[in-house]
Amino acid sequence: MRRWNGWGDDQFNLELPAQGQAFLEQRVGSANPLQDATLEEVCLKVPATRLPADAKVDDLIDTRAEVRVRHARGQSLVDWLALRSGEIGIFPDGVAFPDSNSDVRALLRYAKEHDLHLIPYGGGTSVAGHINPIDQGKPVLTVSLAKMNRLLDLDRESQLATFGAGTPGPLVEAQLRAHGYTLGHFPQSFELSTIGGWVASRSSGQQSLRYGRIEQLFAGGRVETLQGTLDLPTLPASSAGPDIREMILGSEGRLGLITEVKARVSRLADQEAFYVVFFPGWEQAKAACRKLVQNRIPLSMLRLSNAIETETQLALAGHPQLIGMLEKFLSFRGVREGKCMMTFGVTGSKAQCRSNLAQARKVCSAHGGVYTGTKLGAKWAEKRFTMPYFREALWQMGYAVDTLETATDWDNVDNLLNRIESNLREGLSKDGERTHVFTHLSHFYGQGCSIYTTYVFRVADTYPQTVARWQHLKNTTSELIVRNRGTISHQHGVGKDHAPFLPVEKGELGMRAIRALTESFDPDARLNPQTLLD
Ligand SMILES: Cc1cc2nc3c(=O)[nH]c(=O)nc-3n(C[C@H](O)[C@H](O)[C@H](O)COP(=O)(O)OP(=O)(O)OC[C@H]3O[C@@H](n4cnc5c(N)ncnc54)[C@H](O)[C@@H]3O)c2cc1C
Repeated sequence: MRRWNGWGDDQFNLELPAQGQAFLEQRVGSANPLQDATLEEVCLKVPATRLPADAKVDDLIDTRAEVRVRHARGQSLVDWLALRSGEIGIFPDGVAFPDSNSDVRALLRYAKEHDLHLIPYGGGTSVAGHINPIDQGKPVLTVSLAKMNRLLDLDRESQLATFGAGTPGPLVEAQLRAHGYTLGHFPQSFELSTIGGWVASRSSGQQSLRYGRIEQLFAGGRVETLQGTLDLPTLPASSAGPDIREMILGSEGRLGLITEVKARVSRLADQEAFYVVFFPGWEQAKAACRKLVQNRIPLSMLRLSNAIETETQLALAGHPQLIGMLEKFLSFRGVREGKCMMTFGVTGSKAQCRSNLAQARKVCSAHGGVYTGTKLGAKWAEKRFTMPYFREALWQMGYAVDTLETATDWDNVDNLLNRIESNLREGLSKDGERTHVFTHLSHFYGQGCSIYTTYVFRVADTYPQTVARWQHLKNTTSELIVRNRGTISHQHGVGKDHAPFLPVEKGELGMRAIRALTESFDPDARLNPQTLLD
């Protein structure tokens, strides 16, 4: 069953290897875990529902305490702390589970007639406070699209697949693969996030280099709004004025409920493999990445860990003997302290893969990269969706972990990355605390790339003190990002947590235009208020 207060399946756990634990202790000190509230304790705090009875929708709505707890928070660190402490504060008054477009329309009518707030809910994997209810004195109905999880149509000729918007990653791929197709959208949250959520929050998958971000995959679909149904036709391209799809992408539940997503799919490739190359230092590694992308070498995935992330990953990998042998081999080839690990993927026909791999190896080798083959790449592929389970293991040991991400142009990557890391590293020093900080670049464009930073710190003696530590690190770094030519989010979206930082990026006129758009679909700010815009 899904964990109510953490990530993923409660039957699956990842152990932190002993040397990983020693590594963290050395970096931030040994820690004492905080005590978790139980589900029973939290359920007792859920107030009576304020939702009015209405025979037209009653069958769709579940008001039981446990269901409301399970839909009250997303997956950000501050959500995690709320769930673990049991101090959740606001709960939805009920959760609706529509099964059809007409159910969704009935729920929208219900919200309008009874003056409710309504929160569209996909997989609840938001890490920016998107789906958290707020208290504005009105009942809140969360609408989960979980039952709308089927492949509704597959047009093989145009390579377009229509899905119910609540279809989670594994069901998207399983239903397509049965016909020989793939969407190729693999965010790390793949296990739980949904195709509608990807569109609504402008998601980016690990293989965006081959398949594109969700913006490129979203061809059209259906959105139920308070003003009526919006049908987005599928067109290969169009110059017919502004694109309505672009308004829905990143709309974060403010304009309506996406009920159907028509997505551009690809035939399954004959071959796919992932490879790892180590570089002697950051400059060579970064230059190699830039060259690979700007020369349009057709890789399907590319990720570059900085020196601290490389060291951390090798320490957390377990298998000390194998890693020792690898270190010896690399040292012999002149790749020692300060080394950076690049992982890349090639996907396609046999001939394409052979040629793409050869081209990539040539670029890497010209920048001093030492190629290590597929072994570590296969390990990356095996763990690509299970890494979030480490959070649970770290939590049990008294460590909190969070991530921050942005994107910027190539000329600004080092400046921004260094500022982010220093701010996080020094952010808790006034409390005498250290933060372990490391970064990778993972989504690459000719113009620039994303920067994805992970930070680990010890929990404080109490929950409120731990929240204060997080708040300080999050707010100061978010401010620094937008003041230094970074976007407030490359892939996690805005939600409520990033909303205060959006105006710097969009400007006053831009914000006014976004507000006017939300008001034209939802003049009473009924849908997911304070998400995207506060
Ligand atoms: C461990 C972890 C790893 C992650 N890795 C990635 C990653 O690699 N790439 C990435 O892009 N993101 C990642 N995320 C963030 C998150 O998974 C994405 O933002 C994802 O797109 C959210 O999808 P969801 O279905 O869970 O949406 P939810 O969290 O349920 O909702 C997100 C927003 O979309 C709206 N929404 C959801 N469904 C609909 C709908 N049908 N109609 C209208 N509005 C809707 C909600 O109202 C909300 O505002 C990660 C999160 C976690 C916890």
